[in-house]
Amino acid sequence: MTEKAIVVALDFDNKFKALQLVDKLDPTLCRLKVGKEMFTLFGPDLVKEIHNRGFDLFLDLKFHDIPNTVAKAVAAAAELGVWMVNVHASGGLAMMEAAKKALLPYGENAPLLIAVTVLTSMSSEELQLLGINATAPEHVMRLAKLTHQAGLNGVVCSAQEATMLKAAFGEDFKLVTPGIRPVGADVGDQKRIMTPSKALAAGSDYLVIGRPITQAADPLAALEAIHHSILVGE
Ligand SMILES: O=C(O)c1cc(=O)[nH]c(=O)n1[C@@H]1O[C@H](COP(=O)(O)O)[C@@H](O)[C@H]1O
Repeated sequence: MTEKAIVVALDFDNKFKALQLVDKLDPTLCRLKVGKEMFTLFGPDLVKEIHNRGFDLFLDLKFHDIPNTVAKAVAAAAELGVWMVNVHASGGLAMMEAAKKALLPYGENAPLLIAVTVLTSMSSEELQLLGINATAPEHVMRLAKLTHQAGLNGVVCSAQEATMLKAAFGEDFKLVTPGIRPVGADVGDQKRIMTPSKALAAGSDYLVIGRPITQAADPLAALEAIHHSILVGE
């Protein structure tokens, strides 16, 4: 269902404002994401408050550490009952395998385990500055292969790489794509962007959308406008 493909990124420094927005949203029409800012400020209590309102939650803490530490962090996320959790694929194969193994005891209740490839705020030029002599799509492919090999559920990537990754890894390998910008929206710090409807057409499974909704004068109207843009294929 297209509506459930939208994951609203709750990047707020104010819990009251965040929950005010959440209370206007419908858990049958979108999912929510809590990231580093809100989790650092409000922790597992916020996760519980969102779960109590019936939403699936993506806990976006992008774990990147030694395998033992990441395995324990991922298990802690599973204890919170979140729908999705992520690690950085650049943490390596052993780290991702340890994370996957840590979720085995949770069986069907385990969160989806997703690896970030190349952040959507990074361009090929910035990769060069890190000493990575590959374009962003090439490096995304390299990290996605490693993620697939480790048996994770999918990757975070830009929608610009979605078609390539679906062709390589198949329908079941989930593609979570931030860097989504409706026509005319402020791009901000994102570099590898796409509109919501084009991202879905390219093969994205989940669209992570933050500021175009949360910073809008009327966030609910902004979300509805995005649903409409998807319906009309804008
Ligand atoms: O893992 C993520 O969610 C993520 C990965 C990535 O490559 N790029 C990216 O923007 N994100 C997150 O997706 C959200 C995008 O927010 P907006 O740029 O405001 O739409 C932010 O919460 C980011 O932390």
